[in-house]
Order: sequence, then structure tokens, then C-alpha cells
Amino acid sequence: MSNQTGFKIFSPEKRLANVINIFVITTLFYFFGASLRLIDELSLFWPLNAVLAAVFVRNPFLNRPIYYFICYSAMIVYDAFTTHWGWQSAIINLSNMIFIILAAGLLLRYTRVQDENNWALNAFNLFYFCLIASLLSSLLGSVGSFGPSSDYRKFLPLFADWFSEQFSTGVLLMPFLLMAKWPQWDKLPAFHVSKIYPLLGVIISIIASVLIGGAGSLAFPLPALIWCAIRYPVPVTALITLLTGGIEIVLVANTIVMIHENPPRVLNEMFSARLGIATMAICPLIVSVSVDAINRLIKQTSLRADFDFLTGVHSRSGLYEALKVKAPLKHQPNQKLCVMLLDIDYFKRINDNYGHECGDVVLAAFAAQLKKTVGEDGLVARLGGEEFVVACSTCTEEQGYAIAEKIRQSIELTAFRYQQQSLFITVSIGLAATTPDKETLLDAFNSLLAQADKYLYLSKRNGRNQTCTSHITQEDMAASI
Ligand SMILES: Nc1nc2c(ncn2[C@@H]2O[C@H](COP(=O)(O)OP(=O)(O)OP(=O)(O)O)[C@@H](O)[C@H]2O)c(=O)[nH]1
Repeated sequence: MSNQTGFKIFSPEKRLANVINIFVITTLFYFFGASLRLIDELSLFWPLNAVLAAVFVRNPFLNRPIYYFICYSAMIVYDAFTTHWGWQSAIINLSNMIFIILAAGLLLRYTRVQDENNWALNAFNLFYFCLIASLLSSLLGSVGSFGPSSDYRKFLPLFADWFSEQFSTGVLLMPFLLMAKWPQWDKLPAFHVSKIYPLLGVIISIIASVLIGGAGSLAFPLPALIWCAIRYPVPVTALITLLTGGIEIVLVANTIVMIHENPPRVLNEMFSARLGIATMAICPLIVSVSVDAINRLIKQTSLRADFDFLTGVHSRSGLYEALKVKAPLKHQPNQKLCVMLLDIDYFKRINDNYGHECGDVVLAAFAAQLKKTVGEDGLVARLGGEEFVVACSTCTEEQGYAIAEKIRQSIELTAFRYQQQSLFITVSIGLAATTPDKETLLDAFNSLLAQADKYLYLSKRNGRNQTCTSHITQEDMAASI
């Protein structure tokens, strides 16, 4: 059903395959639903409509009359072979189609967001769309199954039964079907026993509902489900909610959870229980999608804080974070930590002569060139304005000097393009290096930055477009290049 994995059941190009697959899926789930009807304890669910609505939502290119017509035909054909309903089959299956078309249509129209992984981001919408689709489809379905009978007192119970079944199945099943994706096994976080506590909470609360009983017991799993919503990803929460809701409906219908002294098959009881369970099921989902949205926002915000918006290299705070983690520098004990402070020469003239926009283009291209020259083994950050810093680990200070000179020369030789013009710039560099002893990389970096700033000042004062550093003689420098 999904288009997130290599294996796709549906594709916009393969129309014949789509037709066949829709026919097969409809027939399979019709058969599955009909089989559930035969098992008294499970005859409370009709999953076909929710499954097909989810298929249409996850594959928007299927939303064409021909594919809906194939669904309908598959249902009619199935009935023709297995029942003697005649014209009633046409009406009952039309009611199925009303649910599918309405639920899918409304979800596609109002809930589609740019991020395809977040169908049904708005769980409220899903709830109300299922409500509307269930009401209209049940109305027609109960008229169809009511048939020519004139005992109108039986119509309302029939409608209530039909509606509560459609609605509860839709609300429980669709969130999971819309959000399910194949797990990426290699990216799964490490297992820790505390991770199963929320799930255990759900199981214990279901057992408590069986033991204590009464109408209130249906709400027992709610806190544990909300705990799941906070701890687990959205699809896992949707699956646990689906299973909990389904189990509760089965338990109530089979008097394992006693919500009333009367037999629960009394229509009002089941109608109310199913609606109550479906309503409860949407709460953890709302929490889950909200937690997911907040986590994405936090990730986005920290990304913005860690990277410079204009040039894409680290910001000052991003560089500090990277130095704390150490990994990006691949620094080994006894290696030199080299810090280079770079300042573009006469950058003000670019702004003055070509405009601020051109200045921005040059800054971004300068940073890209810097990253390219430094490669994977060094960190590049923009400290502000036209001032950048490079940190890398080398065996000797001379190697650090060689990298600085490579950067300086590559900038000098690069033609920066703005509109139809080629601009040439130069850069002055101050370099400082040390072997961090007991101090952290971050502490070593901070003291090197202050030294590099002094050498940068020397570079500027000595005429710009050069690298200044300590200890290195003119001969060393010449030899290292
Ligand atoms: N386009 C653009 N300009 C910036 C940005 N940040 C700082 N600047 C400009 O960079 C220029 C820096 O000028 P100065 O500090 O005088 O230095 P300079 O002209 O590079 O001269 P030297 O450093 O002495 O070689 C100023 O004109 C700032 O307005 C930016 O994000 N975009």
C-alpha cells in the first residue's frame, strides 16, 4: 500500500496493475470481513471500508472514478457468488463506497500536508471525517439491509448498530493504516527495558477493566495510552490504540468486561461502548501527533541555531556543539589542534561596488569553497560578517599551515560569479595550533581562537592575502607548501 519502500503495490504508470490490485484487495478484505461475521465474538468489525479509504489516501493518484468503480464491482461480484441479496447488495455496497469515497476525499482535501509521512497529522480531522462518512454510509446501508419490512421501530437500532460499527472501525483502524511504514531496522534505537513500561501499563489497565468492570472501566487504558503516545513513535501508538480499542469492543460485546447488568448485546450498550471507545482512542493519537510535531520543531530550531542560514556552514554555537562531541574532527591524542581565523580582504568594497546581494552570493560561494578545500576532516564555521573559522587536527603545525595556504591560494584563484561578472577576492588568515593536554578540545579551541585573532591582525597589517602564525620560520613555511 505504501510508496515509502522499494516495493510498491500501486503506481501512477501501471494502470492495469492498479485495477487488478484494487480488485484483489477489495475481494480479500470483503472475504475477511465476511469471515469475521461468522465468528460471533468478532462480528463487530467491518475493516474493508477503512482499509480501502486508507489505500486511496496513501495513493492519491488512485482517486479516479474508474478505480472506485472497480472497488464497487469487486463487492458486487463477491456478493453475487456468495449471497442471494439481489438489489439489496447494490445498496449495501453503495453504502460501503460512500464511506470510502467520503473519508478518502475529505482526508485528501483537508489533511494533506507537504510531508507525506504525516498523513492525518490533524487527528481531529480524521475523527470528524470518519463521523461524517459513517453517518451517511450507515444511513444508506441500514435502508438497504432494512429491506421492504414495514416494522419501522427496527430501523433505528439497525442504523445505530451500523453507524457505531463503521465509526469505531474507521477511527481505530485508519490512523494506523495511514501512518504505518516499514521500520528501518538498522536505525531502531537500542532496546531498554524501561521502554516497555507504557505497553505494560496498557495491558495491566485492560486486565483491570476486566476485573473491575462497569462503564468507567472502558477509560482505564487512557492514561497508559497517553504514556505510549509520549514515549513511542506515532505509528506504534496508532497500532497499540487500535489493538486496545479492538480488544475492548470484543471484551464488552462478549460480557468479559461487564459495563451493565443487562446483556451487552442490548443495542444501546454496544452503541454507547463502541462510540466511547472510538472517542477515547482519538485522544492518545492527538497527543502523539502533537508530540511528534513538537519534536520536529525542536529539531528544526536546533538545526537553525547550529548552522549559518546564508552559508550553510556551522554557526558559532554549532561549532561549539561539534567540538563537544569531538567525533567530527577525528582528533587523536598527540595530534595538533589547528585553528584558523579567516577574514575576507576588503569585503566592504564588494558590497559598495556590487550591492549587498552580491556580497551575500560571494559569502555563500566563499564558504562552499572553504568546505571543499578543508574536506571531511575539518570543521568550518562562520563567526559573523566576513569572518570564518576552520578547526582541524593534524600531526604537525606545518601541516596546519599547509592547509591554511591551500585555502588562501584556492580563494585567490577562484572566480566568484555574480550575474555576468567574475569577482576575485583574497583572504587573510591567522593560524594557531597546540597539542591539547588535559584540557578539552573546546577549551583548547577557545584559547587558540584568541591567538589566531592576533595572527590575523598581523596578516592584515602586513598587507593581507597571507597566513600568519608563530614558531614557523620562512624555510619551514616554504617547505610545507
Ligand atoms: N553582503 C553582506 N555583507 C556583510 C554581511 N556581514 C557583514 N557584511 C559586510 O562586511 C563588511 C566588512 O567590512 P570591514 O569590517 O570594514 O572589512 P573589509 O572591508 O573586509 O576590510 P578588511 O577586513 O580590513 O580587509 C561590511 O561592509 C559589512 O556590512 C553579510 O551577511 N552580507
